[in-house]
Amino acid sequence: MAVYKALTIAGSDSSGGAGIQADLKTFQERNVYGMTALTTIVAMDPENNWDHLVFPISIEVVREQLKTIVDGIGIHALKTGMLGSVELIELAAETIDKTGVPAVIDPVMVCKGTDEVLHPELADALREVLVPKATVVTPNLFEAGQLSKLGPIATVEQMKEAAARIHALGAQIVVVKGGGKLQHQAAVDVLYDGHAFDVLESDRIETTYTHGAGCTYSAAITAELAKGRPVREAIETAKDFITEAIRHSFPLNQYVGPTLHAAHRVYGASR
Ligand SMILES: Nc1ncnc2c1ncn2[C@@H]1O[C@H](COP(=O)(O)OP(=O)(O)O)[C@@H](O)[C@H]1O
Ligand SMILES: Cc1ncc(COP(=O)(O)O)c(C=O)c1O
Repeated sequence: MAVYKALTIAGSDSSGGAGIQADLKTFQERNVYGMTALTTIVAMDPENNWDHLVFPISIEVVREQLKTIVDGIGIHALKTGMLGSVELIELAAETIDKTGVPAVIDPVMVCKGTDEVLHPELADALREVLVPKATVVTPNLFEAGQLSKLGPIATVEQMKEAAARIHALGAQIVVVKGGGKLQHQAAVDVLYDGHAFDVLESDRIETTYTHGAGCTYSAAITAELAKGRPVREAIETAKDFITEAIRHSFPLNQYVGPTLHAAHRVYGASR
């Protein structure tokens, strides 16, 4: 049996629902062998309203992890999540050039439930250095507003405008995620490939338990690309996967509710 291998360059979410934990669980569910280059460790303070504490990992340590995986093993696709420094954004871009594999960029700028925005220079580096290398880039509404410099986005028309601007940066396919934030009866993502806009709709689930949804979605796209599936098919499969994962999401405690990565396997899925 062929073994398809995917790499995630991302942060650790100690609560297990987002970051590399979400990526690895998703790779496993999609039948892809997952490997990790850890960039940051995020802890949460239960005595202080689940405040996020972010501990960066030194660039040398990230370099060594990448050497192990890229030079020592080899990969079929990669994704990036929380990077946390301009140096790390540059290193991720170099890794895409070096490997030549399909790359999914999840331009993480905030954690859900916090207003912790990365420094402006990180948004600039994502826009100028990493997004141009993306096979697929998956900004949420906030990130799309930052990357496109459009500011706050509230309508499907604005999502399209942002997608076009982000495509012009060099990304092959842009998926702007409307998710739960867009005022709409469905969960809408706008896809743009430089030729036509596609509006991907799924059931909108009334829940606040969507921690890690973006990581899970981009990891599912990455897994399908690692198997050699066409990009559009990979995105459609991932959209079904995340919709089921959110349909069966659950609370871990009073602060956080992750998606259920196993949902499609346990409860059945359309693809
Ligand atoms: N309440 C919801 N119901 C159904 N789908 C959702 C919901 N919230 C988000 N999604 C979908 O989950 C995926 C991840 O989106 P989102 O949660 O906005 O990402 P992020 O975690 O980066 O903020 C997208 O396909 C989005 O449309
Ligand atoms: C390490 C890490 N990466 C990414 C995220 C973003 O998560 P989401 O997919 O909910 O946007 C978080 C949020 O807590 C995180 O801790």
